Order: sequence, then structure tokens, then C-alpha cells
Amino acid sequence: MVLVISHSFRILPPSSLVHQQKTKKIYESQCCVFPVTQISPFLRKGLTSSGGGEAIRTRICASVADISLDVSVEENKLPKGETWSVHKFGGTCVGSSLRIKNVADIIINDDSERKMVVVSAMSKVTDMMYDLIDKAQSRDESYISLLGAVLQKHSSTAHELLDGDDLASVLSRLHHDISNLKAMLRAIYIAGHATESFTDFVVGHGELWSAQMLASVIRKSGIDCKWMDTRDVLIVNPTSSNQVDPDFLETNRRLEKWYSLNPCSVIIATGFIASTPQSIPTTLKRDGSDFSAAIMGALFRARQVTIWTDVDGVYSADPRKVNEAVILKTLSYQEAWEMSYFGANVLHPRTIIPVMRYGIPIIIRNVFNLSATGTKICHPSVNGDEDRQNFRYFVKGFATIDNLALINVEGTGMAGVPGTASAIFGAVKDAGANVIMISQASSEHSVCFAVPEKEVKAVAEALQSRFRQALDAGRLSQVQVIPNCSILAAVGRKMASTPGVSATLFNALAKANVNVRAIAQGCSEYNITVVVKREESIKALRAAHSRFYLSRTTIAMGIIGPGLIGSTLLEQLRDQAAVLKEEFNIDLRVMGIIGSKSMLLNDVGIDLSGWKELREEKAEVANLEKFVQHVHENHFIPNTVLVDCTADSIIAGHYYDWLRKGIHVITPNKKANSGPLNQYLRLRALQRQSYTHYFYEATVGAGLPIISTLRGLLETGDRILQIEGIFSGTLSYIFNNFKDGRTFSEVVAEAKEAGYTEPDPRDDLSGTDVARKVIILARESGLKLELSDVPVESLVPVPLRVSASAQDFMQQLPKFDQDFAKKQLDAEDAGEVLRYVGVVDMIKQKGMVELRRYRKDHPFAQLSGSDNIIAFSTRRYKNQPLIVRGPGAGAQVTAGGVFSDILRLASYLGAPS
Ligand SMILES: NC(=O)C1=CN([C@@H]2O[C@H](COP(=O)(O)OP(=O)(O)OC[C@H]3O[C@@H](n4cnc5c(N)ncnc54)[C@H](OP(=O)(O)O)[C@@H]3O)[C@@H](O)[C@H]2O)C=CC1
Ligand SMILES: N[C@@H](CC=O)C(=O)O
Ligand code: NA
Repeated sequence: MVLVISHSFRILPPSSLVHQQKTKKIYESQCCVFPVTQISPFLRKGLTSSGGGEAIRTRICASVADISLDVSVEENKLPKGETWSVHKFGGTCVGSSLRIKNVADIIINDDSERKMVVVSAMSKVTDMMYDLIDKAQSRDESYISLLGAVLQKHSSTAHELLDGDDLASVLSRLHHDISNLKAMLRAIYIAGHATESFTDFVVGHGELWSAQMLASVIRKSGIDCKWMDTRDVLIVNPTSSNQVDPDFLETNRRLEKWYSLNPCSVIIATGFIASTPQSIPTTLKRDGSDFSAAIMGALFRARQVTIWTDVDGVYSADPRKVNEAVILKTLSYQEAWEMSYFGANVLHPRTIIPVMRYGIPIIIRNVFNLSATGTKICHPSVNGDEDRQNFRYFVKGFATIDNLALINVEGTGMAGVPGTASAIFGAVKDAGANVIMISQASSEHSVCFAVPEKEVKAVAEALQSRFRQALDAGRLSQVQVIPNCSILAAVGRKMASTPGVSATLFNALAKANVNVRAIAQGCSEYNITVVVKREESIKALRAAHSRFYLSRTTIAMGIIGPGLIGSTLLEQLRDQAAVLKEEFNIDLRVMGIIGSKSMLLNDVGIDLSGWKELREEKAEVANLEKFVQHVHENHFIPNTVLVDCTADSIIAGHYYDWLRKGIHVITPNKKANSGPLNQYLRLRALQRQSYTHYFYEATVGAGLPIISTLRGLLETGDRILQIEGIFSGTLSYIFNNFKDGRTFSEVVAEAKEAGYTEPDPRDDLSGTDVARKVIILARESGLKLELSDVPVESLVPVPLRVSASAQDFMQQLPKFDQDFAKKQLDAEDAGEVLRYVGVVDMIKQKGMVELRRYRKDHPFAQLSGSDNIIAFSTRRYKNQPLIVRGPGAGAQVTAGGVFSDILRLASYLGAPS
């Protein structure tokens, strides 16, 4: 406020009014302007008492002793708008002298012209103050030592921060307050009771002290900074629901008055505390300091309100439950409301309303990590464009609430009866329970709602009693309690009017095998709420979050058997990972690799560029159960696939359990599909009923599309007559190269070296491998055959069928080269070639595997390398069979076939095609 004195006054004698020099100035000038602080206290008193502080230009007559003069007063008008930024620092931000200095630095470095800073009490102080009250009213003398600790905490902090007059002034106020508190607590001790206003008065001291200390620290750097006891300014009316409503008009009036007396560029205001219209101290209750900041932001029409906390911003989900939760860059005010309900680190809705009215953005930032830009809560129109390109734009956050129970009130007597809902919820109200979500299908036969688990018993009893007659008469069939439930909510403004968002959510839950018990979505469409079993809540949260936030398809993979095929697959995955992620949004993470002796596990995905070295360094003893649990459960990725690259029937025996658990299975291992028929049928039946996938393209013809071609024919209604082919890459290679004087054993060794053979090459030469493929195709076509039903002509010389190992066998094989040479020559002489073929005869319902001779111009004679050739004769392809031909064995093509199944899975799970 400044005092403007016009030329028309008379001054007698000058010295009693102002200093000599200034009076002279006044006398000489036509119109002088002085800060009111330079005018004598008498005159100031006169100004104030005549109400001069209110008007912008008020003519007053100040009369002090024998002096009388006409002056006009121009008030320091409270500037409003963009020049102000409001900051709020919570208790942890000002928890120590170091942190208070840090806060001061943040304020000093904010280049806004004017700053309003709302502070909480130092961390733990408010609790200590409440404790003081509790102790005093329960007549526990230890309140005295606790008060000593409160004094000590603030006094030592002040000593660490300040010195000289600043320190003396803060300490003097502190000691004065403590002595008042002591007297007050003594009174409470004697009365054994503290009124609400006593309590509010006591607990608010923490803010008074932290505000004064911070203001003094900032002043030290030469900034014009004042502290504000908000109880002088902020006026609130208590409401019935233990909340308060700010009186904006009165608060604004008082704020302007306060500013006119305390003009400055930085105001440090106490958070949390306020006064009633009768000037009785009170508090703003829960999240009080945030609310103080929002009210101030609104009154100042500030540029923005920054809420400083100890986290980087608002996460898309609870980061303790979802490792890959991300900080949201922007939230609309409504989204922030929804998120706050679910306990996200967002402001309470109440605290958003004052700033929302003026479209003032709220920024949530981490005081300990200034490099994080935080989360901006604002009107959607100013939301960043970066979000628009992202699917996640539609759903911002996910949250769960645990410990709920569902109540289902059901019966035919409910439909079309007005008042049923009112009666149900009237009973719930009588039980004092809070309803968290409600769902009723339009058939009106049942109403279902969720209440906190601890309230469900009372609610159920209230309903039983309220509807006793209806239940007895059968108009209501039941009041059912479904315990152990959790709510999963998806929040996002853009869900409204965007088709497919809920489909995506439910799809993610279905894929994760999560059963949805109830659903609710209000017509504002900001929130979709589903009720799931308590034990599935984290899985559901991760599934939903990953569906929207991870790349569209993230799959946790476990590789079993890093042998030839397994390790080639790992190399292919390594080489293609970036492309898949960038171009197709497919994020494949190998969480574990297990061999027969050791395993390597990782929580976020093994770095495939060095998996062999990591395996050397970090492998642990193989434990399949632990492996499966790790890959499937111990992380945030809801889709799991186990890729079995062994030839082991015990591993294949686990598929059923894995599929039942929701784990997808992909394999080139033929053991499951060619094993016992009943097990095979059980596996396929399970696969058909569930959402879990079982792919095995590489079991026949390696990477060649044999299974998929057959399925395509069958599913489109064609009828298979016969499938005939060279199904063994090994035997194809052998007979393609067993010529020009080369020996049989030499060519077999070459096939093994090239990676065409089974781990034990006798499986190829015995015809077993081909027989397995015949069985796989026969069963796929609908024949119910066992492996033993297929007659097989074995090429393993009888004496070697019992050899101890594959190595022994290979060593002994040359002894039989002559026998093979003779067969080959006989065919050659007849102008024919030897080919080892498999046949599925659908007409005769049988399969066979044998060494046949074909004329040299037959398509089967035209092969080279490890080529397979498979001819499908069907009703549609009767005269000319449908032929698939190409390399049917080898590490690259087989691993490629497995990889392609993995991508098929990704596409079934929602990857773009
Ligand atoms: N080679 C090819 O062209 C084709 C192969 N296939 C199939 O691919 C599969 C793999 O063949 P391939 O890579 O050549 O075989 P390998 O012998 O090279 O590899 C087999 C792998 O399985 C591991 N293994 C064996 N038993 C277990 C067990 N109980 N638990 C965990 N791991 C185990 C082995 O581990 P360890 O070394 O520690 O014992 C090894 O890493 C076979 O089923 C085969 O039929 C299918 C089509 C074509
Ligand atoms: N050993 C097999 C590999 C593919 O199944 C073959 O030779 O075909
Ligand atoms: Na295949």
C-alpha cells in the first residue's frame, strides 16, 4: 500500500509526523508517494482504522495530535493471473533442513514473476501433534516430553538453516508457540478432553513453523518473501460429511487485504489450516495442503499449480504390482478424479475442482528428481499430441481395489417392480455400508453390487431380513454373497465414444484366463469396472495394463531345449526382435531357457545377444517346475508360451497341465501328437475349449506349411483322400545323395552333421520319425490311430537295433554299407530311385511307411537336399494333388517354422497382421 498526499494539505509541525527529510519532500511536492511503512505509526493507525486499506483511492483525513492533513490512499492491488505460479510442498519435501534448502532452491529458480508456496508441516510433525492431543486427553504425561521433541526438531532445523536476526525471530515465535501449546495441552490434560477446534489449533502448528523457516531461508537470498498464516485468510464452512467448503468470496477479500499490507513477490503460506467464518481455527481435513494450494491457485488465477511429492508423477498402474507401469504425461481433470479414487497418487477430486473452474493446470512433480517432467492435469484440449498417436491414449490408467465382496440379489419377483432397487440399497444404507459398484442387467432378474468385505456380513443380514417375506414366497430366489473379490478399473476420457476399448480390455482378460464376475460402466464412459477373483486381481491388472501399455503383444517365453533347433531359434529371435517390436508391436521376451541339466532365468527378458555366456555364468540347476512358474507367474506379462525344442516325451507329457494353466505351447517335438491316442485326444479337447493355443507346425516338414495346409483344407470343407509324401528330410537327403559310388554310412553322417537327423539318427532310419509324422497327419485328418497301427519298414540293420547309443550306431553302420549299395544298384538298374515314403490312406483308414522305388521322372524322384514333398489328394484336388515341396529338415528352416508359430500366436493374441 502506498500513501499519496496531495498538494492541498497543511502540515504542522513536520517532525512529529515523518522524518524531517521526508516531510520536506511532502511539503515541496504537489503529490508525493510513500510506502506506507515510512509513515509514522500514528498515521498508519489512522489509515487502517478509517478503512483505507479497502478502496483503491480513498480520501481520508488523518488526525494525529495537532496535525491534520488530507491524504489519498492507493492500495497495493493484488495482481492476479499468469504472473503467479503456485507450488505445494508436502511433508517429506520439507522433512529436514537439507530438504527445506532444496525447496528454497526450487522456488528461487522458478522464473515466475510471483510465487505462492503452500507448505505442509515437516514430515511426521502432524502425527506428533495429533499424538500430543491423544496423550494429553488420555492423561498421559509423556505429552510433555513429546512436546519437547517437537520443539527440539524445529529448533535444531532452524539452527541448521538460519542465523542472526532471522534465527532469533523464528526461535522466538517457536518458543512462544510451544509455551502456548504447553498451557493448552495442560488444560486438555486436566479436562481429559480436547474439542475439535482445540485439536485443529494444536495440529496446525507444524505448518506455521515450516512456513516461517522456509520464508526466512528464501529471504536470505535477497528475495522479497513473506510468510502467511493462512488462518488469517482462508475461510471455510464445515459440511456434514467431515469436509469443508471454502468461502471463496470472503477468502478473496481477506487475501487482497493481506496482500495490500504485505506486498511481496513470494508468499510462503501454511497448508492444511484455515479458519471458520467465526475465526475459529480449523483444518482442510484429508489432503488439506493440496486443497489449500488449489484454492490459492484459483484465487490468484495462477499460471499453474505444482504439487511436489516424492514420486515422478501419476503412474498408469501401481508400480509395485506392474513393473512396467509408466508415468502419465497428461491427465484430464476427470481422469484424475477417477484415478484418485483408486488410490493413484493423484489429487483428491475435491482439490481439483477450484483450479478446474479456471482451467489452471496442475503439475505433479518429484522434488527429488527434477529431471522428471511429471504429470500434467489439465483440460484435454491442451493435452500433448504425443498421446494421440498411441493406443494408450484411450485408457490412461488401471487400478485394483481388493478385499471386496459381491452381493447378488436375484429373483423373478424383481422385474418391473418399482422400488426394488430402492429397497435393496435402503437396506445397505441401514447396514452402514458403502456400495462400490453396482450392476443390473436389463432383464431386472438380479442386482449385483460390491461392498467392502468387512461390511458384507451386515449387508447380507440386512437384506435377508428386509426381503424375508419375498424370499419365503419365492419372489426372490437368493441373496448370494461372493467373497474374495477385487475390482479392476480402466480409466480414460477417450474410452468414451471410442469403439473397441472395452472389447480390447475383455479380450486381454480372456487371453489371460481371467474370469469376469461382474461389469459396470457408467454412461460417462470414463471408467470400466470389472469384478474378478481376488487371487486373479494382479494377473488381471497386468494383463489389462500390458494390453494397452506394453506393445500390443508382449509374450513371455520359456525355451525348453536349447539344442540345435532351440539355439537356432534363439538366434533368430535375437536378430528379429527389434523389427518385430518396431514394425509389428510384438514384444517377445525370453524369461527362461532350460536344458536337461541347467537353466537360466531372468525377470524382464534374457539379453539374447549373450545368452550362451550368461548361461555359463548364471545358470542354475534345472528345475522344470520352478522354470515354468518363473516364466508364467513371476512377472507382469500376461501371455506365456513354452516352446518345447526337445524330443522328450516327458516334457510333452506336461503340455496338458500347461495349457490348462493358460500357458500356450509351441513345439517341433512330435512326441505329444504321436504319443498315446487317449492323451492326444485329451490334449486336443482341452485346446479346443480353452483360449490357450497349441501350435506344432514344425513337427511335420519342419518349416513347410504342412499342418496349416491340411487344416485349411479340412476347415473349408474339403475331404482328404490320401496324403502321400517324403516326410523325412534325413532320408530324403540320404537317398538324394546316395549315388555315384558314395557309401550309405557316409551320407548318413553328412545328414547328421547338417542337422537333419533326430537327436538319435536311428529314429530316422528306423522309420519311427516318419511314422510319427504319418500319425500326426492321420490324427489331424480325423483317424484315430496309434503309432503301433502304422506298419514301418525299418532301415536300421537288425544287429544295430540294440546298439547302446547313437554314437555306437554311427560307428557300426559302415559294416552294412554293402547291403544298402545293393538295394540302390538294383533300383538304378531298373531306371528307378529309392524313396522312403509315408502314406495316410483315408479311404482305408490306415497309414504306412515304406521304402519304395519310383521311376526317375516321378515328382518324388526330382528332389534334392533335404527336400520333403507332400501330396494331398482330396475331393477338390483329385486329379492333380496339392503338392507342398521344399527343405523339410535343418536347423534354420525348423527354427523358422517354430518362430512362425510364435508369430501366429502373437497374431491370435492381437498383433496386427
Ligand atoms: N533337426 C530338424 O531338422 C528337426 C527337428 N525337429 C525336432 O526338434 C526337436 C529338437 O531337435 P534338435 O534341436 O535337433 O535336438 P538336440 O538334441 O540338438 O537338442 C535337444 C535339446 O533338448 C534338451 N533336452 C532334452 N531333454 C530335456 C529335458 N528333459 N528337459 C530339458 N531339456 C531337455 C537338450 O538339453 P541338454 O543338451 O542339456 O541335454 C537339448 O538342448 C526334436 O523334437 C526334433 O524332432 C523337428 C523338425 C526338424
Ligand atoms: N529328423 C527329421 C527332422 C524333421 O522332423 C527329418 O529328418 O525329417
Ligand atoms: Na511344417
